[in-house]
Amino acid sequence: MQYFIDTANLESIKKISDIFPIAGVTTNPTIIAKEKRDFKEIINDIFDIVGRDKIVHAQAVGSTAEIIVKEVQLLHDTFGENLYTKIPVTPEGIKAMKILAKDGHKITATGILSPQQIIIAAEAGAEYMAPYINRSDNIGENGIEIVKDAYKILEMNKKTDEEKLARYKRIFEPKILGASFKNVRQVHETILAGSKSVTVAPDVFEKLIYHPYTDWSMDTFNLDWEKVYGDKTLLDLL
Ligand SMILES: O=C(CO)[C@@H](O)[C@H](O)[C@H](O)[C@H](O)COP(=O)(O)O
Repeated sequence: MQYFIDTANLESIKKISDIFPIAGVTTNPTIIAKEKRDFKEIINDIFDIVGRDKIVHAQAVGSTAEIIVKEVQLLHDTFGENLYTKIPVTPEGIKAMKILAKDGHKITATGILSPQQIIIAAEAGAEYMAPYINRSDNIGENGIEIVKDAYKILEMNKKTDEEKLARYKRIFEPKILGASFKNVRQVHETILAGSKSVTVAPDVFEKLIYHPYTDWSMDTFNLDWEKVYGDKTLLDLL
């Protein structure tokens, strides 16, 4: 399972990555713009915090395939192998994905709100496809159903390693990266539907392990222990 942090805020990234086992960080133009700092510095700072072995996602902002392709090449040259470029599932975006996948670039398809967008992006060579679960739920659709339907189709169309190498110049499994969550239930159901990767904003991230009875249990253990052993820890007793 891969958990990404959906923010470019360095304090939040430090806090979450210090506690949780994370696979990396995802950003989008809105998330980056919130920081009001130099783009290159933001991405480098994020890598410095999480480590260059983790994955960082940054989104292409060009509106034509030609510009997107150049942006991706520059991002790759500037930040290296573990920078995945997010490309929207617009006609120009899909066109760019096809060109880039042939050169082995690492792509995450974004702006996804339907199963067909996932399938088309996977065929075009994206490794991760990021459906927006809460944005879908918000307009009365069903984000989880997008994930379920897409996985069914991806499963039926699995490619052999030879086919992948011929088409994308690299071997990878297409992965659904659940995104846009507003609560733990949405994250959990997305994972149950088959997603092996999710990206979660810091406020929801902290709630993934929160339970009032866990806190109550720890308080009770501590009180009972203190009555007999005071503030001693096992370091004092062993
Ligand atoms: O798509 C990715 C990661 O690939 C995310 O960064 C994605 O853009 C964000 O989760 C969403 O845009 C955030 O959505 P929302 O919380 O504003 O509804």
